[in-house]
Amino acid sequence: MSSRTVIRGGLVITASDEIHADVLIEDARIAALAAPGSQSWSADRTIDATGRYVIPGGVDAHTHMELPFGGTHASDTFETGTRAAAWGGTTTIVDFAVQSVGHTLREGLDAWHAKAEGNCAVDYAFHMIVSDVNEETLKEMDLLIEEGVTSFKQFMAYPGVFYSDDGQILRAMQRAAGNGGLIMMHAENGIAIDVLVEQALARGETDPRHHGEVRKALLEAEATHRAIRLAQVAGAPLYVVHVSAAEAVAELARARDEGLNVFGETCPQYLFLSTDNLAEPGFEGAKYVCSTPLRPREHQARLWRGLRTNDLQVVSTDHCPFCFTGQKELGRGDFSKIPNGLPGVENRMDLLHQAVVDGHISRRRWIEIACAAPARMFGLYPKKGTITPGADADIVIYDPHAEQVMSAATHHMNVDYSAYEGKRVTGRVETVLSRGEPVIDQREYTGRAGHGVFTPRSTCQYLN
Ligand SMILES: NC(=O)NCCC(=O)O
Ligand SMILES: [Zn+2]
Ligand SMILES: [Zn+2]
Repeated sequence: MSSRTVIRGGLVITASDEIHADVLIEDARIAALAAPGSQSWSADRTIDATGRYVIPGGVDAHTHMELPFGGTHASDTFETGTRAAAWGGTTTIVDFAVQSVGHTLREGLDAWHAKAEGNCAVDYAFHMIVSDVNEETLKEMDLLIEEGVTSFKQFMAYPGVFYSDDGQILRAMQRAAGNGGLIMMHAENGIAIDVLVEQALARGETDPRHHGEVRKALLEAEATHRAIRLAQVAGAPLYVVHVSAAEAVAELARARDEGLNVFGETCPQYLFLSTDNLAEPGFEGAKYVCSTPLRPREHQARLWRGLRTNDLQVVSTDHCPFCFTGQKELGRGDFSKIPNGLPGVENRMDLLHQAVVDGHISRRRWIEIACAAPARMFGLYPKKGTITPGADADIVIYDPHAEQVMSAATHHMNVDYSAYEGKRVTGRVETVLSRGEPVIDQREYTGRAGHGVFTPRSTCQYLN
């Protein structure tokens, strides 16, 4: 039986427009937009969005649910993490399936399908982490693209875990140049960083703040430059993940000025947090250990400028939560043993709305960097990331005037601290539809594990 929902009276904001409009949803899709009150559509359900924004559901293109990492597992499962995503107005996540060294891409992807299937509250897709580049792996990349897994992350960091050397990176990039895949790069010089880690520990520098000191901005910039030039040699597009250093943004800006298909993502933690957090007293700084690391506050202005000028295209979370108790604590007395990663999948849309309130970005740019650009970048547009007839009815009714205080006491992520504890923000998610079904209804969770489905992606839609 078909169902019809009408959203009346809201301000519909997409990456390109802001219009007062009523929205008609038929089953899982958006059917029409019309001037307010101009249509007497019959409906099973009417949502009054007067005084509210009507925005596309967020697309978080960088999450790590249940990731085995640093001797433990990220604490959000696909069930808890996608439920938290829904609470925060995100209706699609793209998570990273992992190829372990000595195993195939297929084995890694199958394992991630098994973790996610039947458990997600909102839709999900996968990137593939390629840890072991060889002839078989390169062939498998082609097959994964046919299955809708069209992007591949490589690491210039973490020697002995996910690390690829320049030759392996070049080979994967060459394959991507031929098959339409997008290489995503963790750009930090991990070999040099490991030397600095060893030297710091030998000097007795074991506190969390030293994590930020050894993972130098120059080593992010150097790796970013190297990745860009390797991609240029291969003739492949490149997406650099979790950019935090001003010097790395400068490398991306230069490459884009040269006309290269080079893209950059940053994350809320680099825009709102800094090395001040890493230096919090006692072992508190461990809560903020992630890689690339938080930088001194001065870097933030360059990141905001990059987001305004499109030298950075996407803000994703790199959501990779580890509880303070029992997980971050693994690194007491040795910062290099603190599991790397921060929680944030629930906070991204609100923090970026706060950036609108603070004057860093416009409302349309908010929707561009959080919804439309990630959807385009990863082949999900216009199914996801916008409000237009034919698109999935992934829609958030957002109250731009509500005040909230972020806290572990009220968040829904399965982690015992908030990286933004006590932060006051203006704006809050009120109702969330995922393919037409309410998953959050007037601040009540109405979703269910298994509603979210695997969403195959086409190749990058963002190329020059
Ligand atoms: N970013 C981080 O610290 N943890 C997740 C793994 C990665 O993205 O490198
Ligand atoms: Zn990374
Ligand atoms: Zn990550």
